[in-house]
Amino acid sequence: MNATFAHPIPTSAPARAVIERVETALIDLPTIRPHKLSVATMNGQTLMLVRVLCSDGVVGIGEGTTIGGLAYGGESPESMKLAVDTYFAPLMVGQDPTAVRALMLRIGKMVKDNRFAKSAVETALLDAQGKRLGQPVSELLGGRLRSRLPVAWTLASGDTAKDIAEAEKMLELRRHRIFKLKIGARTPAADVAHVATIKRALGDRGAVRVDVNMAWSETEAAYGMAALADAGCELVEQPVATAAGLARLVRRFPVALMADESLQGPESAFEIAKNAGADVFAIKIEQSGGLFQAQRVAAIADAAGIGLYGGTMLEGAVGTIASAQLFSTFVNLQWGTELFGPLLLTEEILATPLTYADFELAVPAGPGLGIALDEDRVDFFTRGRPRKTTSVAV
Ligand SMILES: O=C(O)C[C@H]1C=CC(=O)O1
Ligand SMILES: [Mn+2]
Repeated sequence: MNATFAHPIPTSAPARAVIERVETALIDLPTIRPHKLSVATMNGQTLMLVRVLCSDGVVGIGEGTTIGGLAYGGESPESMKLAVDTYFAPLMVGQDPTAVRALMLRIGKMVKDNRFAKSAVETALLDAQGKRLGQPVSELLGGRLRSRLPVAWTLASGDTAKDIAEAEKMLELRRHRIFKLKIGARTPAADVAHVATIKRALGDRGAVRVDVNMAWSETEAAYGMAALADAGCELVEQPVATAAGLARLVRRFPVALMADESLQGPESAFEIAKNAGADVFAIKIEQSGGLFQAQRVAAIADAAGIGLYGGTMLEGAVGTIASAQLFSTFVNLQWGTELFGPLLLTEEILATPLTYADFELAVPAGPGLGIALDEDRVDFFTRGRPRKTTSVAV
């Protein structure tokens, strides 16, 4: 009897995809108003975009972004671009883009720090792999548990009346009802008065939280947290610089304490959790060193009974949606997210804008990140690119 095969055995295996090229660009975009933090005032944002071009025709995109140049941390958009061009790209070209974890491990062996640049590159690899498999990035990370995420808005105009008007507008638009106030640039007493005035104006219609961005001494924080609790503020983010300081402040006042800058990946998360040093973690893909590392930070928080908040580095649409894809898979997201970065920018760089409605962001459902860049607009805002102008005949 002749053996028959239902599936013919291919004579040659399909060619293995390899990474052909890694491209980077800096995109400079204005903000809708000055965004005042204790560490910097932002009038614009620079997105470092990474494109990973693969031999199977798939292109993945990722983003590295920070706040105020070098004011927030050790990486700037320019340093991320240099790191990717000079050090990451040679480690990636010729490698298998489908083995995302293995490739990130390879990069990790040769690049010690550079968590933000790693996040950008990992995002691009996951976007590419999702596109290749026809799956959203959330599915590569275990599968989404929610398709919409609550989104807070940051009030940071530096002016109490303007902040109240802005909050009222957001409530009316049904875009945000959780407000994070940036404080720490003025005296603690002036800041507390600012927060109390805003909370009084909003009442139960809006939740009020603050981010001090490490500006207070422990003595100031002790005064500030007590007074903020009295004013109806529900959460204080990173009032002091050190994790030890946070641990000495936590649970002394009837207001939740959130770690942000102190969280720099799983090891720091473990240290804080071990000391019961925060009530909430602001999880950020860039601060964590990528989506996989942020997943591990979230697991540590869950195991330690620490609440989760989906944080932002004020990324544009690419970094925001990479974060959203990850946060959609979290079992716990008790404090919602602040994924409003694209709304702080005057310019749309996506072919189809994101959907913010009913106080939530819709997590795109298409393959990869589920978004497409408007390449002409990205090109227009790319640093160093000659601007194409259209002249109109009159
Ligand atoms: O949390 C930070 O420190 C960074 C950031 C997030 C929202 C915002 O306005 O600034
Ligand atoms: Mn913060």
